[in-house]
Amino acid sequence: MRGEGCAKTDRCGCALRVSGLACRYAAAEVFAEASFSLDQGSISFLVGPNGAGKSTLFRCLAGWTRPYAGAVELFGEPFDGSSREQRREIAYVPDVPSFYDDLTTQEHIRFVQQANGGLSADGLADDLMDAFGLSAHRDRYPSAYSRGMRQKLALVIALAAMPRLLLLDEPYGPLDPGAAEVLSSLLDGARSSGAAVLVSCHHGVPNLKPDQLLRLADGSLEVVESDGFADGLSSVGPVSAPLATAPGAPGVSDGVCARRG
Ligand SMILES: Nc1ncnc2c1ncn2[C@@H]1O[C@H](COP(=O)(O)OP(=O)(O)OP(=O)(O)O)[C@@H](O)[C@H]1O
Repeated sequence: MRGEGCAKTDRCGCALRVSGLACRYAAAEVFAEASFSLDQGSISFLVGPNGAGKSTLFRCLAGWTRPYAGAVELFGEPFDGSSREQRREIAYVPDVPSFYDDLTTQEHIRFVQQANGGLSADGLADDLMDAFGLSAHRDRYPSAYSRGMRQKLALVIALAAMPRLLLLDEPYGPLDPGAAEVLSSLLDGARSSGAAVLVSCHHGVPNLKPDQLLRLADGSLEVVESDGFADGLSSVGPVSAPLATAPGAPGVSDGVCARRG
């Protein structure tokens, strides 16, 4: 999609604009009146205690969960998750990515690339596999991977799609320190290439300074600009330990890469 909406937004530089978003499960409200925007070529961190609604917010932004109030604009056009063209702009990695039982890693990569119409730079997935040390495991099934390896594979698939909007729910949680450094470097590169990146995190993130901090707590979302905090998470105060939850996590083509139509 490189239509009128993109052109409009290319001028204002905004990838995602969220206005008055509210979400609830049955009668239980998770958050309300959430408003913020993600600029192209920027990284935003989303923080908040367990149960604050970070994963719920991600699902709303990815179009998986319908908010009961508010609006989401993607590159200047209303977005509710129903447009295949719009979903091609987004890659979403949920906090617990899931995979098909009967596809190897290499088959997953090929399948998602084909489902996305082959939209991926030649060799990029291979480079990403190398960067995360997964190349020797490409013929194995992700179900036989460790949690960290599954996370790496989900990131490879998402990044290989070169999305303009990258939504990563707790990507650092299961990664070892070396892989965390690799991820920070890749996200920095995505920012330099003009992508908008939203990352939730409970702990310090190595070598990556966000442009914006979003703090979700007690049902409301607060936006802290980059000069409101010193260096990454160092000044946002204590945050609680990660809790991996993804009720009904969908398959990889839904869960890792929102480009499936
Ligand atoms: N499928 C669901 N049905 C009902 N309530 C849900 C469901 N998923 C999440 N919730 C509730 O919504 C609230 C927000 O949950 P969510 O998973 O979005 O929080 P989170 O900030 O991502 O938490 P964590 O840091 O522990 O991952 C919690 O009170 C949770 O119990």
